[in-house]
Amino acid sequence: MTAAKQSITELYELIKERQIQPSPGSYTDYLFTKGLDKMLKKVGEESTEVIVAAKNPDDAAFVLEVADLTYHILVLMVERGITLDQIEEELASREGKMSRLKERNSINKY
Ligand SMILES: N=c1c2ncn([C@@H]3O[C@H](COP(=O)(O)OP(=O)(O)OP(=O)(O)O)[C@@H](O)[C@H]3O)c2ncn1[C@@H]1O[C@H](COP(=O)(O)O)[C@@H](O)[C@H]1O
Repeated sequence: MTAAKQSITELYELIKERQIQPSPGSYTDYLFTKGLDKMLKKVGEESTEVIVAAKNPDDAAFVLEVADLTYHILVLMVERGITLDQIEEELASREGKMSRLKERNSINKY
């Protein structure tokens, strides 16, 4: 049996929905109500938890913390009005740049 998956795009869209249409009892709704400072605090806490979990051989605990951080980053992105497309475009713009930089560095080394 294959494990159920939720794509990052699906989660982002659901978070956007929560921002437009608050849902009682929703943690996402709670974060939007609390606002930017609360979200930043959560991103800080979750980042620390990722760092701690990365030092531990328990893969499941590490995956859990990365998922928590991913969720909180997505909430922050929605709050700031940043789309997944913008991140993908930024990453794509690095592809050529990074390989040119690596090429230049390896030429300079010799
Ligand atoms: N992926 C997540 C997700 N990851 C983490 N969390 C919540 O993040 C919180 C982090 O836990 P902590 O112990 O650090 O925080 P806490 O003590 O509960 O809360 P604070 O007082 O610190 O704010 C937990 O309450 C988790 O439930 C999430 N809450 C919701 N989602 C997804 O978001 C979508 C919308 O969910 P609702 O907001 O519940 O509608 C759904 O797909 C959910 O699965």
